[in-house]
Amino acid sequence: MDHSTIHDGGAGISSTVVILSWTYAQSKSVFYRRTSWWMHQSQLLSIPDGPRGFPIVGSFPFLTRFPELSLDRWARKYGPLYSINLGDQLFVIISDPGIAKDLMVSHGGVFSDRKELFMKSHTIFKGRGITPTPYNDLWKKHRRIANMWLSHEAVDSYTSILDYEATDMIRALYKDCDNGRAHINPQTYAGRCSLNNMLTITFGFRANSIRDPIVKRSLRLSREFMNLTGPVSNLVDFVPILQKIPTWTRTRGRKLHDDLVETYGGFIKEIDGRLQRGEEVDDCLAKTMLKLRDKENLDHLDMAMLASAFMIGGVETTASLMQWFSALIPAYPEIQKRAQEELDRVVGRDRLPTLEDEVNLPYCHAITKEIARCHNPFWLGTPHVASEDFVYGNKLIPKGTVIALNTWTMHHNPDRYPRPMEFDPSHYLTTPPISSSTSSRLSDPFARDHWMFGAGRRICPAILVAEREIWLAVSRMLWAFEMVQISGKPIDLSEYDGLSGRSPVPFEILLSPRFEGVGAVLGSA
Ligand code: HEM
Repeated sequence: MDHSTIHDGGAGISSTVVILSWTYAQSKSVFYRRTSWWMHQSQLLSIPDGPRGFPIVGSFPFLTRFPELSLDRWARKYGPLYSINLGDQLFVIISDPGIAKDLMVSHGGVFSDRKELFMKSHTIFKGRGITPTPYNDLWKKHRRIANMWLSHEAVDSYTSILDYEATDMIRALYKDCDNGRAHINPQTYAGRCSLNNMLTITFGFRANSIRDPIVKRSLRLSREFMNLTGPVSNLVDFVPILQKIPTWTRTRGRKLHDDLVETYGGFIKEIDGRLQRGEEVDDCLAKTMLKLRDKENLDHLDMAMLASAFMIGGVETTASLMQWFSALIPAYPEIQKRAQEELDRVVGRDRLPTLEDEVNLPYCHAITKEIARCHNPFWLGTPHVASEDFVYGNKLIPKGTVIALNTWTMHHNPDRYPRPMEFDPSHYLTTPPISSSTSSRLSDPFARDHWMFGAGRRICPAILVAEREIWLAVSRMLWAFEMVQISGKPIDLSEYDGLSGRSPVPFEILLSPRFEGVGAVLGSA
């Protein structure tokens, strides 16, 4: 037994833990490697459960700011497959692509369930919304319906929307940048771009300006979700007594559920009304669900939560990567220069880069992959659960075990990425440009681009739309602007804003059009 004090990575918070290795699983007569964390109940209950301003609300104290660094440290010490007890919940942590494939892909029938967490599943999504739904017929039905809007064919049918929103973002930046004089915070622009994509796909309308009240409201709902659900889960998920008493966290979770139903369920009701009055309604997820309502036995809550899953899963995520891009590129002028030389050579200056250009722009493509490697918004993914006992090698993974991908360690493996701690797009120049969904199906898991979208049967169903959004935004920003840091206003590349769904803390940069013709091309695009 090894008693040690583990410091939370960089947050200055420490928790005493007891580490047990190779505990004997008596009932099953097999050994499995096990690391237990013991928290004194008094320590757990002393966590402030108050309104905004308490940064640790929403997660365990030792899993606060940088839990991925703790998991990485333990992976180095205990190997690529170890386990942790949080309260009485066993977590198995996977830090190796081969094991991830063996368990989550090859044995997807066993490792595709979800834990029904009090906050995410019961309180906010009420068991619907795909992401928190257990691996059952309801999940299959909802995922099938979501796929009608996320399949390759579906995404092809609305790629013109993604194209339009990316150009619109560049136009807005061009107008506001004052030729390199205005201090620009790219976050609102990226947020509106991602939001408009999801609003159009889900409800068939968009926000014309960042001042439209829906922008503020939707971004607030997404952020509240991220903060309430934390990097893995919420304190209230593991301390049952907190589920019974009216804590501030529980109240916030219930309010968020009501707000989601009111906002996104409200849009569905409006669309329903228009359809019933025989009005023209643009194709969108809401319309599809309303048309299938009777056949698929969908109630209002099903539809409201499915729409919420798109709005929550699809806005902060892509926006966060666009923000990291805008924060990183000014800090790496040589990377910017190389990408712009490639754009000038392949695309020229008379038109914007398109989706079709991606395959001919390996360096720009590599930038998008490297951002995902270095700034995965969810380092711990969305954990899966074992739906039955499973023996892997000589280790037992009991039914009900939560399986988490330690993507930080996988994304920083020096054998796969020779300069793991550097932002270096060359990590992706050894192979031709390849999409993440194709990459996730490669037979060699060590060749996979990254693990940002998860793995197995629950892998993000929106990879295609997310990658297209990011590509269009990133390639067009690089094409249009010289992006530079503001002297005296350094960009913080190590801190995060929010508790999960990692995005950079607010920052400002200068944007200057790269050449005279930028405005004319944007005007005619
Ligand atoms: C960069 C952008 C995105 C990232 C990093 C991301 C990441 C993830 C991850 C890690 C999962 C869990 C996978 C697993 O369990 O193994 C997931 C699931 C999911 N994502 Fe995404 N996602 C992104 C964009 C989107 C978008 C744009 C949408 C909506 C259109 C979306 C909708 C969903 C849904 C509905 C699930 C639940 C799948 C299930 O449980 O079966 N995501 N995503």
